[in-house]
Amino acid sequence: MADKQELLVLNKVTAGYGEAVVLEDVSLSIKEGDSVALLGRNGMGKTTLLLTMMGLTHLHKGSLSWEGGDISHMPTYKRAHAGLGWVPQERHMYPSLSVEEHLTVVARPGAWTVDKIYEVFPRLFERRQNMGNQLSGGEQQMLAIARALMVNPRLLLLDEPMEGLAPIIVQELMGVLRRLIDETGLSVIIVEQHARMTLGLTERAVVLDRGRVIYDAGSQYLLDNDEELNRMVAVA
Ligand SMILES: Nc1ncnc2c1ncn2[C@@H]1O[C@H](COP(=O)(O)OP(=O)(O)OP(=O)(O)O)[C@@H](O)[C@H]1O
Repeated sequence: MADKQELLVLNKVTAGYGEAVVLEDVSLSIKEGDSVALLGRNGMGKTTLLLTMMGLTHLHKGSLSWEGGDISHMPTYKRAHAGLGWVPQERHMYPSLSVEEHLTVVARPGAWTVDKIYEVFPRLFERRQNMGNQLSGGEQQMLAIARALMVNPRLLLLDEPMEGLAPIIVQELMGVLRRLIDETGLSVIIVEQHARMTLGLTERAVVLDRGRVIYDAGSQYLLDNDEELNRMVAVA
């Protein structure tokens, strides 16, 4: 099999907010088809790392490249156009747009169409005429992910998609994420507090500790080594 194409590379990235440094010397390479759980205790820099990938922090040192081209100083909207999809923690739904309109206004050509979204997210099909403010938290989260997919990203960044959702909805969302990863081969980085669950979805895990990468290897190893996982992530 041909080598997978390198999508996003971070080379010795030090970044933060203004003068404050949060991430230190972070190097990472994400390839086509990679599924990555980005873990770490609270405040260790996971969200900051996603924001840095999107160009929303202050890059102090190091560089980022996308499909081989330097994007260190590329504005966020251009990164999005280039294929970086981002689903932030806040879901940002529009009360005056229906579910279907949320999907169609952002659509760009590619494999993801409204019909394909409805096939993967049957609940959104049922709710397609509902307005953005007439959705449960779980439905909003599904719509946030679906909307990001409609842009046809090459790499999707998800920031705590399960946060605040009821257990039964978490299960449903897990099923959707599993399909996206296993069946569509979507490249994805998932930040999550639910470490074990996320490790069960992904092939690879990256653990941050005080802004540095302390683990970058298989997810299964951490699932098999409880003590190590607890030490690094402090799983409740
Ligand atoms: N806008 C900001 N300005 C200054 N410091 C910030 C800002 N946002 C976050 N920080 C700091 O950066 C550090 C890392 O925060 P970040 O949100 O990236 O961590 P996290 O691992 O995603 O945590 P959590 O799991 O709690 O979301 C924290 O010390 C936080 O206080």
